[in-house]
Amino acid sequence: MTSNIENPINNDSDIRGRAALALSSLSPSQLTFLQNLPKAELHAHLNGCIPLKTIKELVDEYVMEVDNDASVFTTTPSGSGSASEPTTTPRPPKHPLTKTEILSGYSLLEKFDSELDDIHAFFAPFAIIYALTNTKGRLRKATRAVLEGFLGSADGNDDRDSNSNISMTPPQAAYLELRTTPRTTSDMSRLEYLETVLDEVERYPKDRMGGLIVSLDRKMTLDVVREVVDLAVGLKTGKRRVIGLDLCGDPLAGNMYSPLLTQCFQDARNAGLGITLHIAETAQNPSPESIHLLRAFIPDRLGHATFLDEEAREVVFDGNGHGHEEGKRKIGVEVCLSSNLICKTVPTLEDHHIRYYLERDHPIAICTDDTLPFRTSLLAEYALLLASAPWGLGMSEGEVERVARGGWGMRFL
Ligand SMILES: CNc1ncnc2c1ncn2[C@@H]1O[C@H](COP(=O)(O)O)[C@@H](O)[C@H]1O
Repeated sequence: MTSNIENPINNDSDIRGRAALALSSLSPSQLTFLQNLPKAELHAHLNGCIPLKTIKELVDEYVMEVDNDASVFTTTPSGSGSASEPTTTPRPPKHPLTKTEILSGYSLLEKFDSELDDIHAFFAPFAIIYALTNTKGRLRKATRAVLEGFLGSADGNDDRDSNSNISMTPPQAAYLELRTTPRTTSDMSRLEYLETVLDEVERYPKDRMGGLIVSLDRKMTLDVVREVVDLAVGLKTGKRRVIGLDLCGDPLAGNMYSPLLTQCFQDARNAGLGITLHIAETAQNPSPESIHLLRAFIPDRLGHATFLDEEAREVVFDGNGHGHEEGKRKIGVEVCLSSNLICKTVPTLEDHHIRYYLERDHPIAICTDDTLPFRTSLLAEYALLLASAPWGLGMSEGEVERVARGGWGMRFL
C-alpha cells in the first residue's frame, strides 16, 4: 500500500510508505511533541538526501548544459583541474550520462515507490545523482538544499507567524552531522569537492550543523582511501569543519582486512576524527569481518549493525576502549528504520533490531540514511516510534524522548 501525504515540516519532500502512514496516524498533539523534540540527525548521506524538487532543477540545468555545449560528451583532458591534482589523474567526462539517460533516470527517481528487490538494487540510482552533482555549482546547490531540508535556512529566517513570531516550518533536526564521499569529477578534485560542501556546512552555527563526516566507499582503492583520509585530516587540522570518518558503500564490496585500511582509521582517530562504520548491514556480511571492524577500526558509532552476532554485540555493549579517558564506552548505533525496511534487510518493523537495543537501554540515534530514495524525513522516522500499531512501535512520548536524548549524546562534538 502506498500513501502520499504532505510533509508538515518540509513541503518539498514527499514522504511515502510506512513512514507516511505512521506520520499521518499521529494526533496533532503527538505531532507537536515530535516537532518540538530536539532531534539529532547523525546518519544522512548528502547525495541520498537531495530533495526531489532540487533534483528536478539539477536535471534541467544538466540538460541545458548538454544542449548548449557541443563538446559535452568528450572526456575532459587529464590534469585540467586544480593545481593540487596530479596531471596524470584521468578526469571523468563532463557529462557522463546522455540527456536521454538523465531524463529517464529522473523519471525512475520520481516514481520510486518504496519497493526494492534487495539492498544491492539501492546503489544503482546514484549513477544519475552523481552525474547531477559533478560540478561545483550543482554540488553547492544540492548541498544547500540538503542542509535547508534538515535544518531550515542558515540565517534562521524561515517563515514565521506574523503574530507569534513562531516558525511555521520548524526544522527537521535541531542538530545535523552530514556525510559524503568525495569524488574526482571533470570540474573538481576530491579536495575541491570537500571544500565546496564545507563552504555550505560552515554557513551554519556549529551547534546546529556539527560538521561533515567524510565517507570512504568500500569500493575505493587503497590509494584513494589514503588520499581521502589525508584530506580529511588536513582539513580538520586547517580548522575546517570535518568531524568524522565513515565507511559505507555496497555492504559486500571490498577487502576490509588490509593493514593500510586499518592504519588509515587509526590515523583519522589520532587526528581527533570520530569514527563511524556501516557494519553488518546484510545477513551475508561475515561475522569475523564485523569483529575485525570493531576491534581494528575502533569505531565510536555504528551504522545499521543489523546482523551482529553475540560476540560482536558484546563489544558494542562493553565498548572497545575508544573513550580513552573514561575507559570503555558503549558504541552507539545509528538506526535507519525505513531504509532497512525498504532494502529488505529487516522483514518488518516489529522484527527490527531497534527492539533489541531498546530493551537493553543501549544508545541509539534515529536517522534517515537517504531521504530521497526512502521517501522519508527525520520527523517521519520518529513517527515510526510513536505511532500505534500497525503503523509504528507504539512507544510512549517519554520513551521516545529518551531515545532522542540518547541520540543527542552520540554527537561527534
Ligand atoms: C542503504 N544504506 C547504505 N548503506 C551503505 N552505503 C550507503 C547507504 N546509503 C548511502 N550509502 C552511500 O552513500 C553514497 C551516497 O552519498 P554520498 O555520495 O556519500 O554523498 C552512496 O553511493 C553509498 O556509497
